[in-house]
Amino acid sequence: MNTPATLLSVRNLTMRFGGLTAIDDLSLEVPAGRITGIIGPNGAGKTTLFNCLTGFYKPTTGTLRLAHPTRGEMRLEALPSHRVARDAQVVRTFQNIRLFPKMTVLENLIVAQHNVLQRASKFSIAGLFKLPGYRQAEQQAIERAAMWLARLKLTHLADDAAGDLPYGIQRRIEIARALCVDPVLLCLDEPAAGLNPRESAELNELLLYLCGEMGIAILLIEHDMSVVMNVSDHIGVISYGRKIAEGTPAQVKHDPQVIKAYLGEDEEEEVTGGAAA
Ligand SMILES: Nc1ncnc2c1ncn2[C@@H]1O[C@H](COP(=O)(O)OP(=O)(O)OP(=O)(O)O)[C@@H](O)[C@H]1O
Repeated sequence: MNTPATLLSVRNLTMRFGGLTAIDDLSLEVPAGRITGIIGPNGAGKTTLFNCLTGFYKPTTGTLRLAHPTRGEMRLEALPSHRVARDAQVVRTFQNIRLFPKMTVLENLIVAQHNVLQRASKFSIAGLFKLPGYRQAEQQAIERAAMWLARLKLTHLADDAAGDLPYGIQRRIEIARALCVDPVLLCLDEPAAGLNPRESAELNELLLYLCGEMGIAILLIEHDMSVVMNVSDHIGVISYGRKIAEGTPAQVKHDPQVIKAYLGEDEEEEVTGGAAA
């Protein structure tokens, strides 16, 4: 297999909250067209990394260089969050589901494309009057939503209120919604949280499809080892904000530093199958 090009390069990232250092001089490469897992014990700094990447937090120091396939190099640490999603096409999901529960599944996916629709309205009243340019953008938004619903096998639920659907389906809708923004990098924060084993297996299939068939690079924070160990090409392990190991799933799960971080000094078991979550 050829070595893939680097899509995202995290260099010497530090994020401090007052006296607490949540990320401590972290460097990490995320390749294009691959799944990169990020694991680490609770409070290790994983979500803070996503918050820095997606413009929710401004890092204390460090750089986040994205090699955007058409726009060239973009410095994510310098962009506000709406531009990270809109221009850099780095899109995330959240640990806690953030769908609009009363809206239908289809509406949730259309709302996600508000940036495109706003631009088509030229930030004027054109949207209200549904002028031709706006109507066309609206139609394209519906078509894009319908395409992802079909690909994620959700079409039959398009008109259901999102909040009425089972948890596992809602997690899938969140991913569909993020895909509507045509992500160059899809950041998933614990997408398997709350899923049963069958749903976790379906999630694995979906992630492998998105990466393998659609070529989307995925950055995956996950405690469910049955997911992260099975789908990741490469895994970075964080503890107390520092990278303590990286490598293939097989390499990290036998790494003594990783075992120590998860299980404490005295244990010698490897990190597998959910035992470490
Ligand atoms: N806005 C904030 N203000 C102060 N401290 C914060 C803030 N956000 C995160 N932290 C702290 O930073 C550290 C890292 O938190 P973070 O949520 O990134 O960990 P995590 O690895 O995602 O944990 P988990 O696996 O439990 O979700 C924690 O000590 C947390 O309390």
